[in-house]
Order: sequence, then C-alpha cells, then structure tokens
Amino acid sequence: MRGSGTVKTFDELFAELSERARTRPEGSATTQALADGVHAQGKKVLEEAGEVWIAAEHESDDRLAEEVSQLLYRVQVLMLGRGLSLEDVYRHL
Ligand SMILES: N=c1c2ncn([C@@H]3O[C@H](COP(=O)(O)OP(=O)(O)OP(=O)(O)O)[C@@H](O)[C@H]3O)c2ncn1[C@@H]1O[C@H](COP(=O)(O)O)[C@@H](O)[C@H]1O
Repeated sequence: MRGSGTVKTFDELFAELSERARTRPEGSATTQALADGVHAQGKKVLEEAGEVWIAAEHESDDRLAEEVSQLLYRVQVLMLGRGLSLEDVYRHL
C-alpha cells in the first residue's frame, strides 16, 4: 500500500490488479508494469526483495513493512503477467 491509512488485504489488492489487467486503464502503474513484460516484472521482484532484506537488517519496522508491501505488489504483478490466479498459488501452501 502506498501511504494513506486505508487497509487492503492481499486478496483485495489482487482483485484490484486483476481488474487493471482486464481494463488496462491509462495512467495506472499496473497497466505499465504489465505492458513491460515478465522479464521486467521479475527484475522488480528481485529488486524489491533486496530492499526488503536491507530494510530487515538496517531500517525501522515501518520502512520494512513498506518494502514488504512493495514486494507483495510486485509478486502480484508477476503472477498476473504470467496469468496465474491466487488459487494456483494457494494450492501449494
Ligand atoms: N501497491 C501498489 C504499489 N506498490 C508499488 N507500486 C509502484 O511501484 C513504484 C515504486 O517502485 P519503484 O521500483 O519505482 O521503487 P523505488 O524506485 O525503489 O522507489 P521507492 O521504493 O522509493 O518508492 C510506485 O511508484 C508504484 O508505481 C505500486 N503501484 C500500485 N500499488 C497499488 O496497486 C493498485 C493499483 O494501482 P494503479 O495500477 O496505479 O492504479 C492501487 O491499490 C495501488 O495502491
């Protein structure tokens, strides 16, 4: 989540991003990230994972939580980029 105090769950974010994938609205970060393709999406996952690691070792709980939220976002974009559903993933948990 970016900032603003409203709480959103993992599943709610995925539903929102799925809608972005379906409608591809202009000006949406997700529309752009999906257009960038799986290679770029994978690089973002790795980049955010690195930021999570650094935050975990050196930064505040709040900064860590923010980086984790960005990682979750990037993982969801990658899932949508490859056409995976939540169920595809959850059945392995
Ligand atoms: N949760 C996110 C989210 N997290 C990260 N990002 C994107 O990722 C960018 C930051 O990633 P960068 O790789 O630029 O990160 P960075 O360079 O390390 O920058 P910072 O970490 O300093 O921000 C943000 O500017 C957004 O474009 C997100 N973009 C969208 N969402 C949510 O996704 C939903 C749909 O958003 P739209 O597609 O924009 O409508 C909304 O609920 C949004 O809140």
